Amino acid sequence: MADVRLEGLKKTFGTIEILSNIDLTIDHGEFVIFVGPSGSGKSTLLRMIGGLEPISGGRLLIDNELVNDIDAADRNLGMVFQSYALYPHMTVKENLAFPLRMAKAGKAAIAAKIAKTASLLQIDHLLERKPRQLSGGQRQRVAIGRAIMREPKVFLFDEPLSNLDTDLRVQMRVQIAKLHKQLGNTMIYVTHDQVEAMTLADKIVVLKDGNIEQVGSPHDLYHNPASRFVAGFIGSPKMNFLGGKVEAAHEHGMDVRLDAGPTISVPVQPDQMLVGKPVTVGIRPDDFSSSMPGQQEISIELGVDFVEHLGSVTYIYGNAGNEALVARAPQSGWPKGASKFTLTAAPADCHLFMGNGKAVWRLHAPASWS
Ligand SMILES: Nc1ncnc2c1ncn2[C@@H]1O[C@H](COP(=O)(O)OP(=O)(O)OP(=O)(O)O)[C@@H](O)[C@H]1O
Repeated sequence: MADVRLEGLKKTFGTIEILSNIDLTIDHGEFVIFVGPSGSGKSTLLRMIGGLEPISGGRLLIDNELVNDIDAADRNLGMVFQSYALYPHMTVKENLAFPLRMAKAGKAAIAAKIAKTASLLQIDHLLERKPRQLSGGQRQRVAIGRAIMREPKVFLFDEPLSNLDTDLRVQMRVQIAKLHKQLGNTMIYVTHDQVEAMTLADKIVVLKDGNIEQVGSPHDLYHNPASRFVAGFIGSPKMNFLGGKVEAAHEHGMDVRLDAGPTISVPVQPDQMLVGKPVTVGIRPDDFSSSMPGQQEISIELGVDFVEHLGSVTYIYGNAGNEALVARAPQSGWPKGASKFTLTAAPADCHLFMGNGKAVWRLHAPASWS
């Protein structure tokens, strides 16, 4: 196991800065996931840690050792990529043995390790097959097995599941979670898939335009996004954003007049400087409820456009004033086929974002806090 420290890490390609001043500490045994839009620099950052991409500035430390100029092969990392990169002419067994044969390990030691790894990944029955005789999920398990064989300090995964179909992704996700639990290694993982990020990560790093936008647990990012960008990026369907203007700031929060209608009192850190300023109120689709409007609730009139049934949950899409909105339908008590519907939400579940997109800190744990 190892900790990994990034201090002011920088990457430039020619004159273009792709990553600027990345500071991040990854603790022993932590499962850290990089997410962000396409081009935000996730893979480049992972490749810099892996030694596949030169570092343009700053320091990279693994176990307190400066490794900026250490070769990839000498960093003791196990890497797994989207493409499995198995040797096609070798059997699974030979593929697994390869890194240890290169390291001149003894035959008995290699055989013992293959047996252990194959059983861990449930590929014992595939050892004599060639990669072309395996399914995508099986190939990816072999690729992970090959990384495990070297007993690396840190595992690096670059979108390892993105070539798999949905069922296999789910299976492999569970398998990777189990693997992390069993091995306890530090793991750094890049993905586009926020379900993977939310379910696997101890810590998620959200990247935007080569900068870290926020670092936190999945729970933190979901309930306390630091910016409108993070709020919109984490959670599906996306958080709703409603325009408004601050009317007053008082000890319990700030009163915001929504463009879509009501004035609501949002329990956030009051800031007199924001009075009169345009802001955005964020409400997650899942935070709308069916209960009758009461003193502690806000209500918004929704013109229903269409309804999406997903089996266990139904979402209603529509408009409030000029703004598009999506809400989770209550289990019961909503008139199916209605063209209008009153949505209610608890003020404590509302988020507030300033004009520059930064969140105004919330005063209390939200009602949905678990
Ligand atoms: N070798 C290169 N030369 C020049 N620019 C590059 C090079 N490699 C990557 N980039 C640029 O660096 C930026 C970050 O790329 P990177 O692949 O790290 O993003 P990403 O977040 O992993 O994207 P994706 O999710 O699409 O894989 C992009 O703008 C990309 O065009």
